[in-house]
Amino acid sequence: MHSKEQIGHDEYQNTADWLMSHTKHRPLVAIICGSGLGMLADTLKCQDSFDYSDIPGFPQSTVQGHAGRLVFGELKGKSCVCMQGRFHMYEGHSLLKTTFPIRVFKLMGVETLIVTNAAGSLADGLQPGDIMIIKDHINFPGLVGLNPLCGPNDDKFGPRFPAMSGCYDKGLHILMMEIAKQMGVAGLVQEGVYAMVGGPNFETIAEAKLLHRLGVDAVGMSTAPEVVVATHCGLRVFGLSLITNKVVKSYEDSESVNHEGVLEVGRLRSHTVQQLVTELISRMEINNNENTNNAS
Ligand SMILES: O=P(O)(O)O[C@H]1O[C@H](CO)[C@@H](O)[C@H]1O
Ligand SMILES: Nc1nc2[nH]cnc2c(=O)[nH]1
Repeated sequence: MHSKEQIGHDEYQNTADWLMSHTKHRPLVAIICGSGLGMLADTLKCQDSFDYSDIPGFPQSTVQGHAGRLVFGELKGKSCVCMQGRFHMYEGHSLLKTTFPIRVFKLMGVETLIVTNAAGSLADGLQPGDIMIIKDHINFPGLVGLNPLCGPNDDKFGPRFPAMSGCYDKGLHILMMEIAKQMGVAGLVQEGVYAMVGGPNFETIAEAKLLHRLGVDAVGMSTAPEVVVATHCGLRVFGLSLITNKVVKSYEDSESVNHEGVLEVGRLRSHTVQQLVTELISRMEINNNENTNNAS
């Protein structure tokens, strides 16, 4: 039986209060940077940044390519908060810990979550360097009960049985397609289904064949728990996978994937991902009422 850690509402609130008393930014948009995509945060203007180790209650990043820094700032005049480094189940964090920042963001007034990740492609049409708009996910750990929402429900965040059928916002999906066309990179951008597996090992060939037969387009070891928790507490979600490698699905194929290769493709494409995300934030409709959340 999976042991269940609980995190009280006060613990999320304490972290939100601490952050709001240490920055003047009041972000409406939060961005999670995937492996090798940390430089998304570098273009934020008027930055306030905090090492995770200095933020009360925050878990620590342990994975190469995840700096472990929370960066507040403005993108095209819109206040954002960016996680340079996410938490993964395979690091040994409970799922509730991996998703801790999402509820903190909610309490700070964030309305939209943008998740990015590095993922391996199973679809024949998705090549390394391509960018996949996540239209849906398969949460494999979730299907067997490894879900951050297991345990007593915190009704202040959301309902016991949240719907997940519309968890990726269609409007932002369409807007991103338009932006990709206008930026002349439509050929790089496709849509597909992301599957989360537990990791940390990459797939066996038999597992890759299984995922392919199930209709998975891209596979990774993150994102789904974040999206589940974000949807539970009413955040609008948009997700992008950067395809960093083809998942090996033939016994004849002598190639194999490694994390350095994943990070390298991240570095090569991070500028394009950053431009797409910046344009999305610039053009997305957000609540016109200024975020007046204050630490009190
Ligand atoms: O999902 P992100 O954090 O982008 O990272 C992906 O890349 C790592 C493997 O190279 C795994 O952590 C996988 O989940
Ligand atoms: N599980 C998994 N995660 C990844 N992250 C980046 N590439 C991959 C991959 O091929 N498989």
